[in-house]
Amino acid sequence: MALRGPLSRLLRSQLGHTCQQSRAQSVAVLGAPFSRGQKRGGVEHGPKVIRDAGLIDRLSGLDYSIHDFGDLNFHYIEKDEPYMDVKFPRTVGAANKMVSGAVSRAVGAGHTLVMLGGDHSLAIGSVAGHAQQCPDLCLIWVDAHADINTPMSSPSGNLHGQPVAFMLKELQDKMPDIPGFSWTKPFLTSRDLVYIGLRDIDPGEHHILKDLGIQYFTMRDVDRLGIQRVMEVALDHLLSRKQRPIHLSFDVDAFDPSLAPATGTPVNGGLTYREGIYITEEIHNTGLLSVMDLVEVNPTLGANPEAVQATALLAVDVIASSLGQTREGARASIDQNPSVKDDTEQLCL
Ligand SMILES: NC(=[NH2+])NCCC[C@H](N)C(=O)O
Ligand SMILES: [Mn+2]
Ligand SMILES: [Mn+2]
Repeated sequence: MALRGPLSRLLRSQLGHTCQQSRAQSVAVLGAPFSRGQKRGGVEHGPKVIRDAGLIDRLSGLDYSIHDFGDLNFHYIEKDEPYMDVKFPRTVGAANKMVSGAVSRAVGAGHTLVMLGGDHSLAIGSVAGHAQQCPDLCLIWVDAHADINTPMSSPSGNLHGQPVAFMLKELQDKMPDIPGFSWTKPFLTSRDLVYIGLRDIDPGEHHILKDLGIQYFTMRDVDRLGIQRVMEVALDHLLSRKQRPIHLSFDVDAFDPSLAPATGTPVNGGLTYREGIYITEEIHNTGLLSVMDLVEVNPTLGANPEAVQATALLAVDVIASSLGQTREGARASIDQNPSVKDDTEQLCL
């Protein structure tokens, strides 16, 4: 079992690895208002509703200096014909290139980064940019979906169902040269990835998961093992050989639709509030969270304003918990040396 918790954080903070060194004190927030990875409009308003639900205030209540980098400004390419069945390839490719650069610079500057989506295709850029700075990162994908379709296996042609396929070295020969993506090459192996919350896996995805021996926990596994055991096995799988930076890619549709109704591809039987928060608490407790994505909040899909507000507040809770908000009230801060600045800065990435 890997050494985790305050002691390991204390040890690591003395080791001074560049990728982890100054992370604890400084959190950057980056909005990515983008929706072309799928066909439903509205998910580009995710960053605004998550901010409006009080994100920055909540994070300022933790002991970090918060740097709000504002929202990226994406360009929608006019003539962007499908490639095979892949929709908006050049637009999604260009957006992700921009995300990748911004994430890489923020991590390089020493921030822990929170990327607000937008649809889940944005993880291509977010994880790629993170990997540029931290090539040994591992990825925890919390989602109802595996998002590992290739253009050939995708039932929809939507790139938000395919981001993981762009990252895995083992899938390189299954990925055609999609226009818009020449800037990125696969950088992860199947051992660097764990899924939690799956319950809607396409046949081609199931084949890939089994074929590559990827560690995944479906909702049935969560029922069977309990979330505490799931997290123990998941973190052990990723961290027992060595401690390394964590990328958490959290799709709000991992939660049950009764809790997160304002999202594009809801699937019944999702995580409870407590399971979701337990996942993020355990990730925080590793002291290794380096970048997180919170994606697929779509305010135009809530049945009423309350449904949208509930989804956005849940997103804020997940982010705050990933960054150390506890259910005990006080925050354990054994390894932190907070230079508490309550400033919210607009920095240009
Ligand atoms: N990020 C998401 N919500 N992805 C949903 C993907 C749904 C389906 N598996 C597809 O590939 O089209
Ligand atoms: Mn999903
Ligand atoms: Mn997803």
